[in-house]
Amino acid sequence: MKILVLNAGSSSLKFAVFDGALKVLLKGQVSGIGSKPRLEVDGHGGRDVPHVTTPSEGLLVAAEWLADNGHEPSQFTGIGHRIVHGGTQYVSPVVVDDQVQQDLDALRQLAPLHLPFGLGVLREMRRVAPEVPNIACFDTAFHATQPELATRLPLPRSYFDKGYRRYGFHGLNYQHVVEALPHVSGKPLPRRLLAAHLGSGASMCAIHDGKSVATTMGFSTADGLVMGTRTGSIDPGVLVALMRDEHMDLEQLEDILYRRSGLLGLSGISPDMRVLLASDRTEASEAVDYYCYSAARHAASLVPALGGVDAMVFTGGVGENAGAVRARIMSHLKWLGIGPGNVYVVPANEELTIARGVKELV
Ligand SMILES: Nc1ncnc2c1ncn2[C@@H]1O[C@H](COP(=O)(O)OP(=O)(O)O)[C@@H](O)[C@H]1O
Ligand SMILES: CC(=O)OP(=O)(O)O
Ligand SMILES: [Mg+2]
Repeated sequence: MKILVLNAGSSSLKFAVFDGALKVLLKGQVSGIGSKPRLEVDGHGGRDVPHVTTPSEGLLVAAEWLADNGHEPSQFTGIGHRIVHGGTQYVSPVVVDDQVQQDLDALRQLAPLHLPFGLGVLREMRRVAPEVPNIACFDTAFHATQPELATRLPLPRSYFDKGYRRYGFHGLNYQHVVEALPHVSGKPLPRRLLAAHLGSGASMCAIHDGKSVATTMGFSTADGLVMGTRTGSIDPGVLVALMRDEHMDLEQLEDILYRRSGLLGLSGISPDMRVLLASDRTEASEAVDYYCYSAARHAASLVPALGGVDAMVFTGGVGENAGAVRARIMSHLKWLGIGPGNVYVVPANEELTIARGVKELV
């Protein structure tokens, strides 16, 4: 058995090959898409790929590398895909046929930075390897355990049935964190765990006995924490004012909320936490201050869902690598009384959760 996993993020296409025992045989990524695109494969170095401007183009580069290194698409037992949104219908991994692809295509607008690419990658792999099962694994699925109270939006009742509700994202990695943390800590999984996924996108999740009970991303991937280029939660009155007073149309609104705000907007310098931490400009440190302060406020918003917090775990590019950011967030949360021995780091690994989903279905 040989499984290919493709993870189309907002700024990267990550890929990995697993054997039947879920041992990783190779791992690589085309990252920095939109800024400085680079192909990197663990143990094989990297090279700039300046012509790549979308994750779909990243797939061509990745597929070429895989073919050159003896991994033709048709040889895989199954191909797993990260699909950010499964709507209300898809809450576990599914083998994709035309009907599934059509259902998922209808959700595109709910995750404009991700779904167009994730679904494009999926369609392309079904085209080049029609005989290989392609399996979609959903970021929303882990949050299907939330109590209904946590999924409501305070709109008129009829909107809930139309799908206007809180879903939650980054679930493929939260699932991995739940499985990996006991190995990292050497202790059983804490009953009341607050998990912070801080990457290009960012969210936090209240995890009770290994299950999601609340999370900061809701209906869309624009909710909750301040991110690289996304606002996170914002006063809805501001959106009304932007449309009325700044004459923004739908596209401009989507652009400012998803692509021009967050760390990039606050600093006017970069969405990349590495760049901001290394900069000596005031705008950079103000953006980092705001990021940490806002993350702590969102962490606190999840405490009622758990009735207290036993441990905290950080994951994602920022969460794993930026000790200064972790320390700043924790300093705003001292009053929670989480001892330093109960704050953990687990490297993100969406690919492993996806590979497990594929293995179960092929
Ligand atoms: N050493 C580091 N220090 C601070 N931030 C880092 C570091 N390494 C990566 N990052 C941040 O992680 C972000 C990417 O996170 P990642 O989880 O890989 O993103 P994605 O959501 O695309 O999967 C980058 O934008 C960068 O700001
Ligand atoms: C769901 C989401 O925001 O993903 P990412 O952090 O990869 O952009
Ligand atoms: Mg990610």
